[in-house]
Parts: sequence; structure tokens; C-alpha cells
Amino acid sequence: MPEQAPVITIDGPSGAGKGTICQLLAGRLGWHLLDSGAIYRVLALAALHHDVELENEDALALLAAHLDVQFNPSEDGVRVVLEGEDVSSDIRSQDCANAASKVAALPRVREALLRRQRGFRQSPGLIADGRDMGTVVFPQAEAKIFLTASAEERAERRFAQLKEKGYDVSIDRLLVEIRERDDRDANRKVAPLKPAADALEVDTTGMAIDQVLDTVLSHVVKSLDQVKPA
Ligand SMILES: Nc1ncnc2c1ncn2[C@@H]1O[C@H](COP(=O)(O)OP(=O)(O)O)[C@@H](O)[C@H]1O
Ligand SMILES: Nc1ccn([C@@H]2O[C@H](COP(=O)(O)OP(=O)(O)O)[C@@H](O)[C@H]2O)c(=O)n1
Repeated sequence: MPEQAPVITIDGPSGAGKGTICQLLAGRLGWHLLDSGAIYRVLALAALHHDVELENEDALALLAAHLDVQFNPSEDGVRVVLEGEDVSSDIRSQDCANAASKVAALPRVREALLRRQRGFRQSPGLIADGRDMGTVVFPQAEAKIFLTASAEERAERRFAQLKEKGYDVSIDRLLVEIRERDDRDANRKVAPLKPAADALEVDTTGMAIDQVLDTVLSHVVKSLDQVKPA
């Protein structure tokens, strides 16, 4: 049987720095990137476009199974295309994030998206960003990391990020939404947000991005070294 490409999983709550670290790692290693949160965001947007209620599990599972989405690498990052329309910036709104967390709580929606996510595992390797990458989607991953930070610091990071993109947001509202989303993600029945038993947990509160990258890289190097055949 051909050997499968290696996987590094980076899970954690909103604003922990997953996307940032995954992009840096993918650049360093020249590996593929799976932004699984973007898939849930796109599904939520498709539901809004097609007037599908966010509680309608039957309709959402069907929509998930037939989701017409493409992730196209470009000079300014990956462009996300839904049914032929570039939705890369639309999916980054807070409304879309909150709706994504609602559709993501539905077991049959998650089931419908499993194979699509596993399809990203291609040579020379995959960096997978999400909530359940190390626990459910790639339980045999070669290296697993769980990033966290205090809710206050994550809200501040998100505030600065959204402001820079031109969104008009309130820091207090963001903190409430981040806590609500953490709670929904961590307490759902299927694939809740939690560290895999074999993940390295890194609390990034007060850590600069470079420091986080160094910590993650040294864990990755050690883990990949251990799986190399003698
Ligand atoms: N360690 C850090 N210190 C300060 N800012 C950070 C750190 N990690 C990430 N950020 C910034 O916080 C924002 C959210 O990071 P992001 O990687 O999108 O988080 P996530 O993918 O976990 O939601 C981005 O603007 C990013 O540049
Ligand atoms: N593997 C994943 C990724 C995201 N999600 C859901 O999708 C939402 C948006 O994910 P995201 O990673 O884009 O969110 P941020 O961390 O960027 O705020 C999360 O709040 C989760 O509810 C999930 O359930 N499982």
C-alpha cells in the first residue's frame, strides 16, 4: 500500500493564532494547507444564500455534501470560491463565524464534510487547521498542536485584525461572541473543541508570533524525526 502523506494538526479556539502559524509552517515546509474553518464558514454562507435555516440538519447535510467550493492559491493567499463567486472576504465576517459555529454543531453536517477534508492530505504533507483535526479528522497525524490564549487576548487580536480589514466591530461584543462560540464549540456532542491526548498544548497569551512558531517548529521537528524509519 502506498504510504500516506504526513499531517501536522493545529487545533484551538478562535484567535489562538492557528491560521497564522499554519500559514508560516506551510510556507517553511512547502506543504499543503487545510483551513477547515473556512469550509464551515462557506457552508454557513451557502445556507444564507439559499435561505436554509441554520437549524435544518437535513437540508444543511445535503448542502454540505454537494457544496461547490474551491480553494485557489493566489499571490495574496488562498481565494475561496463558492458557486463561482469569490467569497474570500465575505466569509471572514463575525456573522459568518457565528453562523459557522451553529452549522458545525450538527453531526450529519460534520459527517458530510469528513471525506472532503481528508482529501487535502497530499504529498509532500498537510498542515491542518481547525477544532477537531487531531481528534477526529486526522487522529493518526504525525504531530499535533493545540493553541490557546486567554479570551481577552484573543478578542483583542481579532479586534485588531477585523479593524484592519475595515470591519466596524466592538471589542466588548467580540469578547461576548468569542466566549459564546468557545462554549458552543467545546460543548457540542460531536467532535467538540478539545486537545487530542497526544497534542502539545501551547498557551500563547503574551507570546509573540515568532516565539509560538519556534515552539511549534521544535515540536514538529521532534515528532517527524520520531516517525522516520530507522
Ligand atoms: N501570538 C500572537 N500574538 C499577537 N497576535 C497574534 C498572535 N498570533 C496571532 N495573532 C494575530 O491574531 C489574529 C488572529 O490570528 P489567527 O491566526 O487568525 O487565529 P485563529 O486562526 O486561531 O482564529 C491575526 O491578526 C494574527 O496576526
Ligand atoms: N475543524 C473545525 C473548524 C471550524 N469549526 C467551526 O467553524 C467555526 C469557524 O472556524 P474558524 O477556524 O474559521 O474560526 P476562527 O478561529 O478563525 O475564529 C468555529 O467556531 C467552529 O464552530 C469546526 O467546528 N471544526
